[in-house]
Order: sequence, then C-alpha cells, then structure tokens
Amino acid sequence: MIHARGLARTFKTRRGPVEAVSGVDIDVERGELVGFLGPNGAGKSTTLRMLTTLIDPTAGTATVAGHDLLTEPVEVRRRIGYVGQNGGAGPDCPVGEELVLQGRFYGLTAAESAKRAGELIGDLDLTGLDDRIVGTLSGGQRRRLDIAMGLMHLPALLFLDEPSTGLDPQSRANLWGHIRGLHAERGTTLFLTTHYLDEADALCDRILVIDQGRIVAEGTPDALKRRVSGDLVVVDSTDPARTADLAGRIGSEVAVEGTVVRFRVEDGARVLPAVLRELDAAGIAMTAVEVRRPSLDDVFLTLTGRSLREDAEVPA
Ligand SMILES: Nc1ncnc2c1ncn2[C@@H]1O[C@H](COP(=O)(O)OP(=O)(O)OP(=O)(O)O)[C@@H](O)[C@H]1O
Repeated sequence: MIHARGLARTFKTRRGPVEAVSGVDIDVERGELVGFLGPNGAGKSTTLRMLTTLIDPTAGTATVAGHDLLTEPVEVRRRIGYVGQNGGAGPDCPVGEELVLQGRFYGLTAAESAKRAGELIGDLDLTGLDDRIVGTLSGGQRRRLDIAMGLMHLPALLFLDEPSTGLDPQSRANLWGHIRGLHAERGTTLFLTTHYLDEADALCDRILVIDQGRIVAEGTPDALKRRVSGDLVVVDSTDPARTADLAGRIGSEVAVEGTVVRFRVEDGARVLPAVLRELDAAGIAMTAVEVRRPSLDDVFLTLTGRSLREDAEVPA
C-alpha cells in the first residue's frame, strides 16, 4: 500500500534550511494498521503530507495505493483518504450536507453520496446529528465527522494525522473503538501519526518510530518493548540503601529515589519471589513492590536517550 524509499523534505527558512525528514523508507501492506510515533517536531506530519501529495518531497520516491507519488498524484489522491489535524469540514455547514458535498466532490452521484453519508453517520455514531451545524459539535463528534469525510469515497488507505489530539480520555477511547472497527470491518489500511504511546500501543499492529527526521525503530508494540532488555522492578521499603545493595546483586541499572529503588531484571515475575524472600530475611519492611513490563516510552528512551513524555502533552 505504501512503499517509500529515501523520502526527504527540507524546508527553506530565513534562518537557513530545516531538514524536517531526512530520507525515510516506509513499507505498509494492505490491511495493516500502522502507527507513526514520534515526539513533536520529529517529522511525522511532513512525512504524511508528502505521502498524501500535499507537499513535494525534496528527495526520494514512493508508491502509494499502487501509484507513483511524483508522476501520478491524481491517481494517488483518488485512492486515499486524509484526515489532517484541523479536519476538513467547514464550521457553518450542516453535518449531513457536508458529507454529501464531500462525496460529490469525489465524483459520487447525489444518490450514492447520500447513501454513503447515511452509512458513515451510523458507523461513526453521528446518528441524529445530520442537521447539526459542524461548528456546534463536541470535539469527539467533530473528529468522527472528520474521519467520515475522509471515508466518503471508500479509500483503500486512510491517513490520520494525530487523530485523538485535544480529546478528553473518554472521547479518545471511543475514537479508538471506531478506528479499530473501521480496520476490522472494512479492512481499510490505516496509517496514523501520534505522539501518544498509549495510542500506538493500544491501536497499532506495527509501529514506526521517527525521531529528528529518521526512523529509529520499527516493529510490533511487543517486539519493540522486547528490545528493552528486562523488566523494571520497583520496591518501596524502609531501608532503600540495603534494598539497593540487594538490587545490585540480582539486577542492573539500580536507581534510588527517596524510599523507592528501581532496577532491571531479565524476567521480573520469576525474580520477584526471591527478592521478597531476601528482603524479608534481611528484616526490611516493604510498603509496595511492582514489576513493570517495558513500555514504549522505555523503548524510545533506550533508542534516543530521551523520554517521549518530555515532548508529549498527555491529556489527563
Ligand atoms: N513549512 C515549514 N517550514 C519550515 N519548517 C517546517 C515547516 N513544516 C515543518 N517544519 C519543521 O520540520 C520539522 C518537522 O515538523 P513536523 O510538523 O513534520 O513534525 P511532527 O512530528 O509532525 O510534529 P507535531 O507532532 O508537532 O505535529 C520541525 O522542526 C518543524 O518546525
């Protein structure tokens, strides 16, 4: 569905060239749900805008939905949907009318367009909102309308740029359900950008991690997490110094913060009983013990030396 080689974009600015994307290779097969994860400014939107023909690459080649990005942009556009960060719907138009107009724009007849709008209104939980003015919708309803707009012409491939940014936790969870549904029921290939680790983890079959214009890792969420060796054991105890000594004997990367000691072990669940026994035998009282599987944030930290959370605004 997407095959890009060495795709790059440099912007000319008054302060000199900005290399937003420095030559990325991307392969997405039909039916995949792929996440493009990276901090603010990593180059996600620029890559998406190139793949959707909105801006030209300064180097590289790509085929998208079976057509060459550079020589057949109209064919590409016909076969893809794109939901940008600001959505495509005008604020003053009624919801139903906006969808029908979008369908007409893509060459559907009035009857086809109305039928399709009706189906999508149902699928995306917008029932009863046909006559509502777009500007009065809630954030979650608006994002679902944006996605419906992107699907009016039945694209085989849908690009979503930061689909849940700005939504409250409940609307995000609801949106994820709809995205999963589109993928499972319609078989739409989805390529979405996000800087939310939980979103990439919860939704995507496969993740490409981009940092400073380069892809730094690729794999399933689980495979990426396995790249960070070992689980994190967190022990809150009455004697952090002696706990840290013990941690140093059985694990690595020991860190002490107040009464909390953190360390890594190969297999947390296996090691935990021994840790508890030894602490008990040493007369150290524990107030809390936790074993954490590596998160995607640990992966990002291992790969880049920086936490993704530093850059991302995670909604409460
Ligand atoms: N039109 C432009 N002119 C100059 N620089 C740009 C332009 N568009 C993007 N950039 C720069 O290119 C880099 C990548 O930006 P891009 O928007 O692709 O990142 P992103 O990963 O999508 O970030 P965000 O999560 O904030 O949307 C940034 O340094 C950005 O400032």
